Amino acid sequence: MVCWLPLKSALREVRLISQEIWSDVLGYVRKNITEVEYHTWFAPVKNLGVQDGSLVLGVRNSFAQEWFRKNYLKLLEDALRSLGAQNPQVSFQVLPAAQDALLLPSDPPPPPSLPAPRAAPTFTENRKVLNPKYTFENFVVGPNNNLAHAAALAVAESPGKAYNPLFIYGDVGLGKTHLMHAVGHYMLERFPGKRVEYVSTESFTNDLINAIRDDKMTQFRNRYRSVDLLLVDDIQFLAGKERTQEEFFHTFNALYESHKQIILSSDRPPKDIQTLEGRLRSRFEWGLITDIQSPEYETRVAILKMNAEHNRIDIPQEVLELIARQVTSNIRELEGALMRVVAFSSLNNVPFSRAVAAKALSNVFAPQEVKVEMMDVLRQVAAQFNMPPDVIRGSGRVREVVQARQVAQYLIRELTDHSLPEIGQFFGRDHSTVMHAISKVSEQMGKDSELTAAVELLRRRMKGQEDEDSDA
Ligand SMILES: Nc1ncnc2c1ncn2[C@@H]1O[C@H](COP(=O)(O)OP(=O)(O)OP(=O)(O)O)[C@@H](O)[C@H]1O
Repeated sequence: MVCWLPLKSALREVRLISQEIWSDVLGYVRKNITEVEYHTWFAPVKNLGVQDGSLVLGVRNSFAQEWFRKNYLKLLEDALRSLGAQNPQVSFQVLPAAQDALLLPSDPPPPPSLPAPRAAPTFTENRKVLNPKYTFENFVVGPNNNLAHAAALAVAESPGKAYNPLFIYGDVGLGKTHLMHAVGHYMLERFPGKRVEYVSTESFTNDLINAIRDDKMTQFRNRYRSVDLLLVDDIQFLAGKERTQEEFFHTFNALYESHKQIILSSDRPPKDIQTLEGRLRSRFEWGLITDIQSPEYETRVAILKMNAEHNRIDIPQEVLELIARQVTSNIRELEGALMRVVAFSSLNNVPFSRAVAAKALSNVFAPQEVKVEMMDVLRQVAAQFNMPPDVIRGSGRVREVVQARQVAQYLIRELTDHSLPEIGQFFGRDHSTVMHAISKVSEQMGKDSELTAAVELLRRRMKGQEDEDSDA
């Protein structure tokens, strides 16, 4: 049994004990949900420790945060109660992208409000701070980001020579960090001995404050000035921090003069960063300034497709297209929307369809009118009758197959605007066969209770109303 009360005391204790609690919590959770749910939702969660008596869990984005609050809060509280907590509290924090990268699952979480200990950078450590997912291979190039991508690739191929510094700016969640890490991976793959340092401006500032406080400025300077590639995220946060700007100026000069590559990211171009010293601004403009815009529809679909493939999720193209139409500006949210649809369909045990996706996203985005397509109906019928779509469309004469085919034709006629000849063509048959199928199913409805229930369930599903009987 894990003791809950002393958790609020010594921070180091908190860190160790809360890891133990977290393993027990996970064990409890795992017994109470399906494996798919567990892997979809709990595997990526980071235990951030205990703060003010509350277990703080880091989740990847606001979708996950909302999902946990709505669906798993009670389960988590029960888990803590089963471990002896009298008044269990759980809160969820969205991890910043960088922290997501830094806190790999095997890392113990840093205690709250204490800086994470840092050793001198080594090759393995370099690898650790770069998110393994953020590579060039995993970056979908589109008109919105092709210049930034080409510049990053050029820099990766000729560090310190092509463009120095490379300054990438753009709105949140559009791939700036991804591109920076990709350059780091590329360099380490080709030259494993090189030193790559990725840091957010906030961490740089904190390191500086700590170095000043602990009288360790020499170590601080050695650390930042001895790297081959310095990646600094969110450089706009230098604004108004004079001492940090001063130190960064000297770091920049030292690296630049020794032809070491610097890549900076920001939410705006250097000229729009207020209270940035002129000498820094002009340095930021020495190399290449490139932006990333919001992805257009085709790029969004391609990103979703790649994501689904990586996660081995077999999801129809039309569902990806629906998601890409809903989420238009932020790729992190686009990925979150996909996760949400996957979770929704697995939790409710329904196959992917546009209606299911629209339903899953309707709490977050304005509901969309979903036009049912023939393929949607075929897939749903196939799942319901437990046979592949191709078999239904094929020439088989087995009774079950014929019945599934007739139901599919009946529902397509009812739920879409397609004409009888169009439906016939879809099934490789003529319109009189479709007419026959429709009258056959109509005749059986009400008489054959199993068939009636199946058709009604399918009809509700296609209209995105499956929660009415499954409490989605
Ligand atoms: N072109 C792309 N291809 C594939 N994935 C992408 C692409 N652009 C962004 N992503 C993904 O979107 C998510 C957000 O990207 P990233 O963290 O790099 O954004 P950012 O611009 O640095 O955001 P912030 O300003 O919030 O730090 C990541 O999971 C990243 O892998």
